[in-house]
Amino acid sequence: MESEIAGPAAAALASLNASQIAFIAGLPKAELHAHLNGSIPISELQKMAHEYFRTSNKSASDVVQIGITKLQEGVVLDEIYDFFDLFPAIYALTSSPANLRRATRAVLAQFLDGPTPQCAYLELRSTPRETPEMSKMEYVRAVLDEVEKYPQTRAALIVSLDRRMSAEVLHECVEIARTLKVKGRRVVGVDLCGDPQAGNMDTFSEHFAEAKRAGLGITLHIAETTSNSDAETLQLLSYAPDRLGHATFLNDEAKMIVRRKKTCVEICLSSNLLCKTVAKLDDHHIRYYLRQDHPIAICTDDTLPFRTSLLGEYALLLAPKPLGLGLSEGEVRRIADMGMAARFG
Ligand SMILES: CNc1ncnc2c1ncn2[C@@H]1O[C@H](COP(=O)(O)O)[C@@H](O)[C@H]1O
Repeated sequence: MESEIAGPAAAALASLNASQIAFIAGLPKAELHAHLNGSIPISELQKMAHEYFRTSNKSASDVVQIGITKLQEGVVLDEIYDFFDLFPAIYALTSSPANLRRATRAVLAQFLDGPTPQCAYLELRSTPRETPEMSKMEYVRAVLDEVEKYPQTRAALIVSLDRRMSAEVLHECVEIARTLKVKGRRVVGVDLCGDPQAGNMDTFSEHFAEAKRAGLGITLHIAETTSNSDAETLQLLSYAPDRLGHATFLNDEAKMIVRRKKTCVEICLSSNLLCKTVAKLDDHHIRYYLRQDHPIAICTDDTLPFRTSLLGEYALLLAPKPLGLGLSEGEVRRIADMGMAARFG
């Protein structure tokens, strides 16, 4: 998998010696923030695309072809909002139960298989999606069937809620997560994700309260861009999340709340650099949390467009500046331990 990584993570990894690479590879690591449809290996997507072209009309095939070519060549984003345009092509390929399962298997294998797996434990997340071939419940069941082929100590699922969802759909998705959990299926939490500019967060409170009552962990993408207002950030914090995604632009009041509650922050270094919400590693908010000895978890976000791996993200911690943060092996080990401690499962 390492051969497929590129950009900042690949440069950091290339700067490490064999013993440093063996050190990060051997650390027990948890991947807690990985979006299923953003983490499909490109080779798997290409195979699915070939089959898709045989059975689809020209205009549908064109959308997929353009998307796959962009992903193959390496996505260059002017700003984070361009990122969400990548998904229609991927979604066209993972809209059948068979392909969704196949994609899920490939993502799980990417993180968990092989002699030195990327991580000891994976909390994969995905948004229930209704397609002509499956309901949202069937979608989540299909993903869970694959997740549950791994031991409980290795893999679990977080159900993502998209900021664009209506109250009705939010209710439906939380209900799916709740009922499956009650039946003993391995759903451990809910997430809030999607285009950071979309949606009105006023309507979300009752759905997260419901998820909390069901014993599900709550993780929220929060303050991912400068256009997320302070009022919205404080509102999301009032839902008492257990973890936060990105938390790039927290004001002082929000930072105090997060520190007081010791809420773990899921840090996605390559994602923030490539989406240009952080200009360079040296400016990254991880530095603030490290100074405060605040719980963080190092995560990949979307390995496919960001062409990274968990090993690559850890290389960004250990590599000397400016390629990495220049942390010591002791500091990196402590960060890996914090990630493992923040698991929902
Ligand atoms: C760059 N950071 C990000 N910020 C916000 N949402 C993101 C994201 N990266 C991915 N997603 C969300 O995850 C979906 C794809 O996986 P699933 O279909 O759920 O498996 C995207 O459509 C988007 O809603």
